Amino acid sequence: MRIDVVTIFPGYFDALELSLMGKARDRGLIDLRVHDLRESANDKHRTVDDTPTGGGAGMVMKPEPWAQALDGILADSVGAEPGESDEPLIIFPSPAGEVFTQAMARELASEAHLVFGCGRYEGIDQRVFDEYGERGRVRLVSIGDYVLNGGEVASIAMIEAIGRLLPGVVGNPDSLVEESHEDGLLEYPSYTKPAEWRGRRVPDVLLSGNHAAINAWRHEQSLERTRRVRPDLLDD
Ligand SMILES: N#Cc1c(-c2ccc3ccn(Cc4ccc(CN5CCOCC5)cc4)c3c2)n[nH]c1N
Repeated sequence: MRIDVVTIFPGYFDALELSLMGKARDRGLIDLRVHDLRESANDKHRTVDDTPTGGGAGMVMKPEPWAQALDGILADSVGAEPGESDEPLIIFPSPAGEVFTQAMARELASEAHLVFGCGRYEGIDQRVFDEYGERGRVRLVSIGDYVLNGGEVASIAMIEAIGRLLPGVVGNPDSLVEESHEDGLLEYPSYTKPAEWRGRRVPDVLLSGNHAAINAWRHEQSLERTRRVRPDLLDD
């Protein structure tokens, strides 16, 4: 999978050189390209923002630098014919976006090319979303009902959630199945050695070697934890 990121803070994405994401890049499973939006701003001061038309607090990101950056990426995308299924999907993190879920991560993991447009300030001029929404595929996505300062942290979260689902990225693909949200439930509690620690014993069933009983206990634990912490996940 090719992933392009456009941001005024490229340094945020150094985090994706670490751990599993870094190994996936080294092995060619993920081709991550980070673009500094300011390099697409042609004035002397590399201006990417301006005051909001109609008034209001803060600044809004200008459309021209975004168009130059996105046009460059789309032109460079293999087989990027507008509307074709392999045309890149452009994701703009946004407080006003559809909420990112594990189901969306699975859906996006099948894409050949994703582009993340990281806004800052009060956001990006609406005409960027309109322009690229008419020319191709655009989704505004939020990682949750809280306010961040920009799209970088959200993009890193989504890239990790999507990247770890790609074949070969996670060592044991079985571990992807028994995770929270993968089957609609929260994951069961996990234990390791020692069998007793500060007087706290691992549940006896986990030491029994009876795998049917262990699986049943784990499923019941998932249900109980989901009922207690996230009853909304059990709504039909
Ligand atoms: N994904 C995700 C996000 C983001 C996110 C994503 C992208 C950008 C780009 C700029 N920002 C800052 C910003 C914050 C708040 C607002 C709303 N305004 C409404 C009018 O009153 C002022 C405030 C706008 C822009 C971003 C935040 N926040 N939370 C998520 N889950």
